[in-house]
Amino acid sequence: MHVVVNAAMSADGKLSSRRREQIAISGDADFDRVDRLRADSDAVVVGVGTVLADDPHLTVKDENLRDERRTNGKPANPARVVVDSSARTPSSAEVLDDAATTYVCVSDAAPVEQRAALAEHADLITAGEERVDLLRAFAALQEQGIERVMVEGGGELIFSLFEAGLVDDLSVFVGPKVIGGRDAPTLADGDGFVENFPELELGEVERLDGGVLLTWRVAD
Ligand SMILES: NC(=O)C1=CN([C@@H]2O[C@H](COP(=O)(O)OP(=O)(O)OC[C@H]3O[C@@H](n4cnc5c(N)ncnc54)[C@H](O)[C@@H]3O)[C@@H](O)[C@H]2O)C=CC1
Ligand SMILES: Nc1nc(O)c(N)c(N[C@@H]2O[C@H](COP(=O)(O)O)[C@@H](O)[C@H]2O)n1
Repeated sequence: MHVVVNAAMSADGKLSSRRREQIAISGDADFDRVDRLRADSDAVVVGVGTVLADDPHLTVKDENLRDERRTNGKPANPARVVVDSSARTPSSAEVLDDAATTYVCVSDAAPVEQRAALAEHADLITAGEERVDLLRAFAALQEQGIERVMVEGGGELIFSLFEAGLVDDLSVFVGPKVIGGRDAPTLADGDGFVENFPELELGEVERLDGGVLLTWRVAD
């Protein structure tokens, strides 16, 4: 399995504002790049915090890219995956529509009724006691034939994926905005590292949309 984390952050490292509302940090060129990355993936992964904040659809927007996938014998859209320990994803969430297969990864602690409601719209993967065990959940996804994984956020999930050693590549668009705020989400939130910091090797540096796209590889 190959896991790439992709996100857009402000010049001061924020994914959104303290209100946790979706903010367009990327411009058109970066959104096109993200669409291509989605089209090249078997699954697009987000945390439930992102579903509750943004209600994303996580589909491929460009019809030509969807056609290209079909021509290659793939479904029009990659699978969607929500990491959601307590099964809080609302039944009305955009990711639960029929545009793509959706997996919701829950823990043993998720209430039975909420799991049952979600199971009507999504394939459930149960891994972990209180919190989703990401190693087990990603292994279960791989058993479903998912090899190329794109993670779109948010900061809590991205930190946990680094902590679990699951990230291979990181691409970050740094946009020409300052958002600020000590409580605004950053690229990697969670508890943070105090030692054994994941080390990155710089790949590409590209000017884009008045900002810069940075591509990193996680060192072994
Ligand atoms: N600018 C960008 O590229 C993006 C920005 N965002 C922003 O990020 C914010 C949402 O991010 P967060 O609040 O950090 O939520 P998140 O999307 O990272 O989800 C975190 C939640 O996932 C669940 N979870 C289950 N197992 C977990 C595990 N092992 N590790 C971590 N989480 C686990 C927990 O309920 C946790 O609260 C929103 O403001 C959204 O707009 C989100 C995606 C991309
Ligand atoms: N790449 C990127 N740039 C930004 O400026 C963003 N705000 C985000 N947010 C992510 O995109 C998702 C929206 O997906 P849909 O358009 O609904 O398919 C959102 O949930 C974030 O994951 N990304």
